[in-house]
Amino acid sequence: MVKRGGRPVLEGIGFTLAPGEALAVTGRNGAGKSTLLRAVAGLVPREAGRVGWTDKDVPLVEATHYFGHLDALKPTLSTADNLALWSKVAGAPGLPVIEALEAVGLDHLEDLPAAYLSAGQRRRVAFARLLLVRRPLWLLDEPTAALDAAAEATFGALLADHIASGGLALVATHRPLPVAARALAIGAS
Ligand SMILES: Nc1ncnc2c1ncn2[C@@H]1O[C@H](COP(=O)(O)OP(=O)(O)OP(=O)(O)O)[C@@H](O)[C@H]1O
Repeated sequence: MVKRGGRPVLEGIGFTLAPGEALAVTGRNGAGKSTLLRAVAGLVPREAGRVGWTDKDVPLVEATHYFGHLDALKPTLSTADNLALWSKVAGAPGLPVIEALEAVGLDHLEDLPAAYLSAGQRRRVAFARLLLVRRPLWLLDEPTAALDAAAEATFGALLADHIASGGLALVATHRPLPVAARALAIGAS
């Protein structure tokens, strides 16, 4: 059980997620989708219940990549420098910065200060982060918000690759996912 502002938001929710699986978390505005992802990530405390993680080699916190609503970009740093900084802080090497930018179609903007990126471009940078730092469990909160059709297709390809390589994804979304996924509906409709 998880409370927000002293009020119970999540109660009686249970699910499992296996390697190579995606789970779409659906529900009305305010149902608690973001709260669920944040609770799994350890960003909000649980009053009761548990999050199990069976990989003995890598603890859950190090296995998790949380993709939230905020893009966490330093406005005066270039797109590439933002990613380089983040890569250094987060560890777990994945693709080099320029390759991650290429994968999301932003390599032509590597020198642009992040302050000038559009909303959709900022989301694409957030996708690039998923590739810079390889982690098996993706917690994605409304990943397709502000995306055009091309970016949505790029996201679909990234998610499909992640799942195909044994990754796991828990995705809060109001839209159908671009990969085969089980659904977890939360909150009263
Ligand atoms: N810090 C907070 N303090 C008090 N209430 C909060 C806080 N954060 C979230 N809530 C409340 O918790 C409930 C669940 O919010 P949450 O953001 O998890 O919903 P959601 O399903 O992701 O919604 P949406 O589809 O609108 O993004 C909402 O009623 C929200 O107002």
